Amino acid sequence: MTIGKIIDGKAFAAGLRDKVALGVAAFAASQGRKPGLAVVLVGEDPASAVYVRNKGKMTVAAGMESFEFRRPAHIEEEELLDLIEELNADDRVDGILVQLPLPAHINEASVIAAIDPAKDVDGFHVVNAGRLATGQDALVPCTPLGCIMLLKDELGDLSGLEAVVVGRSNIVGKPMAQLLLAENCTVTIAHSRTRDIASVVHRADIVVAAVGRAEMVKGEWIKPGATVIDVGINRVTDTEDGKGRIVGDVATAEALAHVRAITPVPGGVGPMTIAVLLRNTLVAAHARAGLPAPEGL
Ligand SMILES: NC(=O)C1=CN([C@@H]2O[C@H](COP(=O)(O)OP(=O)(O)OC[C@H]3O[C@@H](n4cnc5c(N)ncnc54)[C@H](OP(=O)(O)O)[C@@H]3O)[C@@H](O)[C@H]2O)C=CC1
Ligand SMILES: Nc1nc(=O)c2c([nH]1)NC[C@@H]1CN(c3ccc(C(=O)N[C@@H](CCC(=O)O)C(=O)O)cc3)C=[N+]21
Repeated sequence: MTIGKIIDGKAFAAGLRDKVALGVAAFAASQGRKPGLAVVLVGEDPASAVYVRNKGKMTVAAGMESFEFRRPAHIEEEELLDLIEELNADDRVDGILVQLPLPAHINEASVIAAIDPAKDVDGFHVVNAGRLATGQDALVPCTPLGCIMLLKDELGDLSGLEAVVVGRSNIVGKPMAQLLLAENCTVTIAHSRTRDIASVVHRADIVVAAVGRAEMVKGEWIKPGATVIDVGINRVTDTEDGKGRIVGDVATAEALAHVRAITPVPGGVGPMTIAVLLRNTLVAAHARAGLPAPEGL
């Protein structure tokens, strides 16, 4: 029995961050200022706090300016919208990321709509979603773009391949499907109402799992030789030390006997998300400065 390849997202992300850092240095030399990324965190969710801290560290490591804004969970929507207005108007800020999810009393769609689309490095604004869907230049959501980079690195041209995306969220599943379509894949989106999901997944040359259910996609669902991208980040608490661990949406150990290649969790898509966030910030900085898009990113 052959065993599939484990795609090293962590290493790929480190290489991408190095390229971004070179672009950042060139931007700073020509513009006399560093690209800037503002991250807004509402509430005390410890997992989100860790992500925000990591993003800040990597932003600075890439040579960019990092601005962090922490606000209490009970902040009023108006106050959050005012902060975003300030960041929209601040010329040192090229990228704005509001960490999701937001507390229930705040309307996420209104908050995203308030971000200047030119600074929307998450690619969540309807203007960027619409541009992506219609084949125009857009800021593209970080996680899906990171997945495409890994797929093209592994498979080369994706034209004509059958792709199944499991999950249809606005932040992962839908933009993922748009990007695969733009790469000329034949795309199916599966979700919680999909009938016989195992056989739908079994058609795929490319499977992208973005569900949020630990190890839901089983090994036998995978067509022999398929490439599997596991976006899921699920905390499970089955370890003896009680600390728990993180698993993806795919039963990786089972799937390894079927796949050509698969991304691990952790060390797969997660690190790519942050590297692409830095890439998008550099891209946004170039566009705002009237410069052509940075090459090779
Ligand atoms: N690695 C990274 O950088 C990132 C990882 N993530 C992780 O990716 C996962 C997905 O995130 P996100 O898209 O935000 O999640 P959402 O909860 O917004 O969406 C989950 C999707 O999965 C579908 N779904 C739920 N249950 C099933 C099921 N039993 N069978 C088939 N489909 C199902 C839902 O379908 P329906 O629409 O019908 O309800 C929905 O479309 C999470 O684990 C999240 O933590 C997210 C962002 C970045
Ligand atoms: N506005 C917004 N944009 C986001 O992009 C966004 C968000 N909100 N809310 C939460 C999700 C989740 N997300 C991750 C980023 C990095 C890792 C990551 O670096 N993971 C590592 C480490 C995992 C660990 O050990 O915790 C890995 O998979 O190897 C994971 C998940 C971005 N998200």
